[in-house]
Amino acid sequence: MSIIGLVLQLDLGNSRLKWRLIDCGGGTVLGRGACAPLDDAWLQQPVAVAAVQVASVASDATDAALAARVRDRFAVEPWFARATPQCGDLSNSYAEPQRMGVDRWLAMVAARARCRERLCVVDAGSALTIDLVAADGRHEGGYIIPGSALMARALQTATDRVRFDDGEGDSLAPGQSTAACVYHGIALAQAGALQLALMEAQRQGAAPRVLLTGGAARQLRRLLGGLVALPLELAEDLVLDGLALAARS
Ligand SMILES: Nc1ncnc2c1ncn2[C@@H]1O[C@H](COP(=O)(O)OP(=O)(O)O)[C@@H](O)[C@H]1O
Ligand SMILES: CC(C)(COP(=O)(O)O)[C@@H](O)C(=O)NCCC(=O)O
Ligand SMILES: [K+]
Repeated sequence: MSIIGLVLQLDLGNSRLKWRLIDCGGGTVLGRGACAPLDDAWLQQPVAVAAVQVASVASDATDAALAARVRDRFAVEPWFARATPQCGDLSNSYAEPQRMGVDRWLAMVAARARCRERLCVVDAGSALTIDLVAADGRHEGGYIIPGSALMARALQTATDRVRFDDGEGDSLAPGQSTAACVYHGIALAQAGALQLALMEAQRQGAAPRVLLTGGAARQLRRLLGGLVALPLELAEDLVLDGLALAARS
């Protein structure tokens, strides 16, 4: 017997597609997974899906292909969330709000729903994004920084002699080999960027509550352990939580 009324949520980033199956109320998570952006794993749902909600930062062509697969498999029209000028009392600072990555916007929507203090929303994925939301819901602004894998790729492709195998970037100590110099340097850049963003935020106003999401969130939190006075809270489902909220509003 198939269960009716389930919602399949997709978060299509530049590195991975994360999916989650929830009930219509949004309170219960019935399944989840992650795969490469163009993989089909998310299509193999053992139950009937009544609606598909998508947060995608991919190209229009990729979105169109994904929509076609949704129609084929589930016989429903997917709903693509977009960054908007306003969601509840959260207001977008962009002159052209639709240009903001919807993942950033939805993470802020979910963070705002959790807490009404000043917020710093960090998404450590392909890119490291850092966004500040004032206590009144105004997006103060943000930062887009290449993530660890992108930084490593930039060094590989733009230099002749910085050559290294895949390595761990879990240390801020100075490196003593090319690989260690690169990975520790990247760790320093990622952790340092967040640390400085938090210092700048505190120069401008009250200490924000910091929420971390994205595939590299745990690693970033570990790197910064003890180096920032503010608690760094993991909030792994922020984008998908925001997607459910935006779909309802
Ligand atoms: N176990 C892990 N430890 C550290 N970093 C990870 C881990 N798994 C994934 N990542 C990092 O997270 C990134 C993917 O995170 P994700 O939030 O899915 O990105 P995107 O939304 O851009 O697709 C990868 O590029 C990698 O840098
Ligand atoms: C900054 C991003 C690439 C982050 O994407 P991700 O790391 O989640 O794959 C994405 O939010 C995006 O494509 N933004 C559009 C530009 C903007 O937000 O202003
Ligand atoms: K990101």
